Amino acid sequence: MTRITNVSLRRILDSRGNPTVEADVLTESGGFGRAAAPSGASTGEYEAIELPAEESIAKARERAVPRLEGLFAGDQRSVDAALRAADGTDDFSAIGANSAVAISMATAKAGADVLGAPLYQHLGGAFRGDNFPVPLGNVVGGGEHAKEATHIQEFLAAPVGAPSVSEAVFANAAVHAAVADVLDERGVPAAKGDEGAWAPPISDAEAFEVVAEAVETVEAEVGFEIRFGLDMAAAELYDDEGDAYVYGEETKSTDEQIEYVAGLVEEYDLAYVEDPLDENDYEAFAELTERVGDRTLICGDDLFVTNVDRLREGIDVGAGNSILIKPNQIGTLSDAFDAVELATRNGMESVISHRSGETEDTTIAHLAVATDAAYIKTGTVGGERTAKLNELIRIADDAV
Ligand SMILES: C=C(OP(=O)(O)O)C(=O)O
Ligand SMILES: [Mg+2]
Repeated sequence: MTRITNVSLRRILDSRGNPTVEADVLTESGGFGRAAAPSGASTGEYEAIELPAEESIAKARERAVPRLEGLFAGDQRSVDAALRAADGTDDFSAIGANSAVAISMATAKAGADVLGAPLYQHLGGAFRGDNFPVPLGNVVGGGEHAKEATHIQEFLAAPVGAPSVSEAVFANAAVHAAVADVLDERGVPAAKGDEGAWAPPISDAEAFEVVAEAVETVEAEVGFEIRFGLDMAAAELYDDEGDAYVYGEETKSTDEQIEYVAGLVEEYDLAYVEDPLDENDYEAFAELTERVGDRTLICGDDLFVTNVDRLREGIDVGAGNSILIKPNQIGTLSDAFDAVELATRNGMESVISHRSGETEDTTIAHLAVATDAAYIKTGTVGGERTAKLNELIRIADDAV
């Protein structure tokens, strides 16, 4: 039988050294799944609520666990519906989206284990596993992920011409190494930010030069096209009261921000721009999408927060042409799947994403393959990032 017999929750460390929630799900037939919640630093205003790990675990033990025992582990929708019912709020503020997502993902793994199938096949069906997402690799970063570094949160290598996912993953690692060389030549010291990207104390303008040079060098070495992209995390730059985007001493009005980003897309042939505008400004997103959406992806992260209602609003006005998918932003895998499906039906690309605080959990690698996502954003180096990248390589090699 595949019925859930036991759900246990514990506090473990995430990559920042903060406590997070890990869930184990056991079934009657011995099926087992384990998953852990990640955690954001540049979180969107409309995300599901993460509670302190201890509190989330206590509330979930009391309210959710008793409802889950006896459900079929393979029936993901029922389990996720039970989590929502146990919580009783729209944003998981009663049990915490951290416990909810850990249980949701652990259940999916237990369901796959019972079937004897890889997780991506349990989630996506028998015909998945041939297409792989392009990994977006964070190579230079700042913002909320590293103080005294760039204002733009992430500069992302995008090996769009890689013949295989393995070559793409190694290309991003090579760009990361090439960035270190370019910084070294310029005499710029650089520590690493939360996601393992270099966090140099340089201007955004210099970071563009550094990343462009590193990408060009690696492109010549590997012989396939590598472009790059950005996560501007502009909600973090936007000052509501001043109605302006703040870059240190400089500010930009919304019109100037649109002009600036459109110019960057043109100048650097950017493949991808995430959150170029504030999370409440659908209109500005729509204007930018209208201007450059035919040649780059304009992706909503804090704008959509993996939420179908917010995505629907965006679709109605033409805000963005892609969505970032972070299961913990919404709380369950079912909700994350619904967001991908709504995006796909409306001609938008999905980008499956890690958080800046991560664990060794590899669920998002399987989710990307299961949903046939165009891209995955999961860092470049560092154990909690390579866990996902190496899992993609294993999936491609039929070794999971
Ligand atoms: C991964 C990101 O950062 P965080 O997890 O801090 O929200 C992001 O903004 O896309
Ligand atoms: Mg983002």
